[in-house]
Order: sequence, then C-alpha cells, then structure tokens
Amino acid sequence: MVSPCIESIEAILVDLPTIRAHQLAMTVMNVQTLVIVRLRCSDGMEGLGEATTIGGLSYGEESPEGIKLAIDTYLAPALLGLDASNVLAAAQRMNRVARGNTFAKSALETALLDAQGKRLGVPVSTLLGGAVRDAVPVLWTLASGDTRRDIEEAESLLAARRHDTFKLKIGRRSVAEDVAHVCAIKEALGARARVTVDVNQAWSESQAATGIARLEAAGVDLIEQPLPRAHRAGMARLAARFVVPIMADEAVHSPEDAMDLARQGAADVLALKISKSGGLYEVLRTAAVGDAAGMALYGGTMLEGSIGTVAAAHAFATLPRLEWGTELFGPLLLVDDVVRQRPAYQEFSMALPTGPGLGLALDEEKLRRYRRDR
Ligand SMILES: O=C(O)C[C@H]1C=CC(=O)O1
Ligand SMILES: [Mn+2]
Repeated sequence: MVSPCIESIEAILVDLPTIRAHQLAMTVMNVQTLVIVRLRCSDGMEGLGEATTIGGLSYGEESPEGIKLAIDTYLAPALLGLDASNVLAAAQRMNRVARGNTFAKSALETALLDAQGKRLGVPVSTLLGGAVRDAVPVLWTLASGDTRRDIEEAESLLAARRHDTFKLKIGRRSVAEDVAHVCAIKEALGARARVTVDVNQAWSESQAATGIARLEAAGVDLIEQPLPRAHRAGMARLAARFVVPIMADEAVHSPEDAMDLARQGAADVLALKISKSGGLYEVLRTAAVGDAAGMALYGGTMLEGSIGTVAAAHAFATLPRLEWGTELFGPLLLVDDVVRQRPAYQEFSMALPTGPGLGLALDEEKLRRYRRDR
C-alpha cells in the first residue's frame, strides 16, 4: 500500500465576535481569533485543526499571529511530503524543528488525526483507543463583569438544562470585591448549581489565604490557579490548608509538570488542554500521570471554536476518569463559526460528533466571510 503524503498546509486567521464581553483577570474579550488549519493529503483527504489564545498575547506565550507564523515558516515546510497516516512520526518531526509552540503543534496534530479518521472511516476518539462516553459534561463561565447579569445568565442556563456548573472568572478586582461577587452568585443559585472560580494566577499567597477561606465558607466547589504558575510551593500550602480542591491550570503543560505538581502536593485537580500539551496524545499522557498520582482530571479550554473544542472532546471522551467534567463551551461564546454544524449542547453536556475524523465539515462561505485576509 502506498502511504498518503502531506501535500499542503494552510493556516487561516478567523475573527469572530463573542456573544458578550468576556472578562478575565488579564483581559476583556469581545472577539476571538481562531487559527484554522487546513491540511491536504495526496489521497484527497483533508484534515482540519484549530488553535486559539486568549486576548492575543495577554494569557500565554503564543498569539494567533505567532501561531500562523510558526506554522507557515517552520512547521508546515517540515511536514510536507511526510506520511500523512503516521501522526506520531509527524509530531516527532515537529518537536525536532520547533521547541514549545504547543498551540501550533496541537492544531497540526488535530488536522492529521481528522484526515486519518476520515481515511479509515472512524472518529478521532477511536484512533485514540475508543470513547468511554458519548457526551462530556460542560460548565459555563460567568464573566460579564456584572453580578446581576451573571445571576440572570446562570438562571436561564439552568432552566434550559444547558449548564448546572458555573465558573466565575475573578482576579480583576480586589479580593473583597471578588469574594462579594462570588458569594452573591452562590447565594442566589444555592444547591441548584456548582460554583467554581478561576483566579488566573492573580493572587499572592496571603490574598489567596484570605480569599479561599471566604469562598470555601460560602460553598464554592473548586479554586483554579489562585497563584502564579511558578509558585508551586505556595499552591501546595494552600492545598494542604483548605478542604476545597485546588486546581492547576497555567501550572500544568506537560507530563513532567503533572509529575512535579503531584510530588509537591501542589494541586488536587489538573486542568487539561490540548493546546498547552501540544496535541491530543500528549494531553492524554499528562492525564495519565495525574490520574496515576491520584489527582482528579478536568477538561479545559482556550475558548476554541467548534474544531478545537470537538478535538479536545474526542481526547477527553477516552479518559477513564474525568471527575470534574469539562469547560468545553467555547463555541457557545461565539456568535458564529466556520463549520456547517456546530456541536450540540443539551442536558448539561456536549455530544461527541459521531462521523469520521472530528465529525465536522468546513462551511466555505463562512470561512470566506470571517477570514482576516478576505
Ligand atoms: O481557564 C482559563 O484560564 C481560560 C478559559 C477557560 C474558560 C474561560 O472562560 O477562560
Ligand atoms: Mn484557567
């Protein structure tokens, strides 16, 4: 059998407005930029991939423009001509030509997996060993910046049975203001919803000690990345001090990070993201280390559109234990997308598409409409 080879790779910047302002500790988003990867193979198969960041360069080291540059200039030329059906060999080549740049690598690996799944007529989750669930639980992030509006949003999503867990983005305002905001929302929702917070590294250890004590007393269920990512010893002291679980997000990018966090007792829960890990295989390796160390797992997002979100869902659907569910709501934050059918959300979950590959098809007209270089 002749192996199909990788013939061309395109990285396209797509700008999509959000349904409302999304306020995080480090930025306010009104638009999300998707880097859409289109990978064509010599057997006619086409694979799709996606990478996003949050607020350009304000969240992490990669930006949409930088991801496109890394793909166009370094990663795509290194992949052209390789066997399109050997995803791990392609990943190894990418790691040889570029350090880091995990978001770009994740988008390319996703496109290879999508093409390979279509080639074999099976979903991406089947390529990864098989899905153990056909839907993943999905929470919603309340981040309008306004307490009353957040409560209304939560009430309507609870009534629609779309979400029953809400993550609040804090760390923009003072600890006292943030705590008051969270407590008001938790009090309004009571036992009907789980409430978690994401501080996105914004607190010092003493601010965290004060803030978490109050949030724990108010019944908040989970505290995400309260301290800067390098401050693992501080995270370990917080994890030992409080009963409410502490989750690592920015602090965990790799299996080695997961191992070190486990050794230090610096997190009870790990937020997994295909973008941080550099792809689906690597996020599952990170998950395996955390799981083996007794840490609970959570499927995270970089607020991707449908393509990146569904890719992550295929990986998370294969995890034996996914105690904290996922936050794969990215497509719901966008007014539109570049696929023909967006993933379906109901009964507090997102259903995994069942078609070959990712199970998604590009909407050419929408791609033309929203691409930056139109
Ligand atoms: O977890 C993050 O830090 C990023 C992201 C996930 C949900 C959300 O609203 O922002
Ligand atoms: Mn986070």
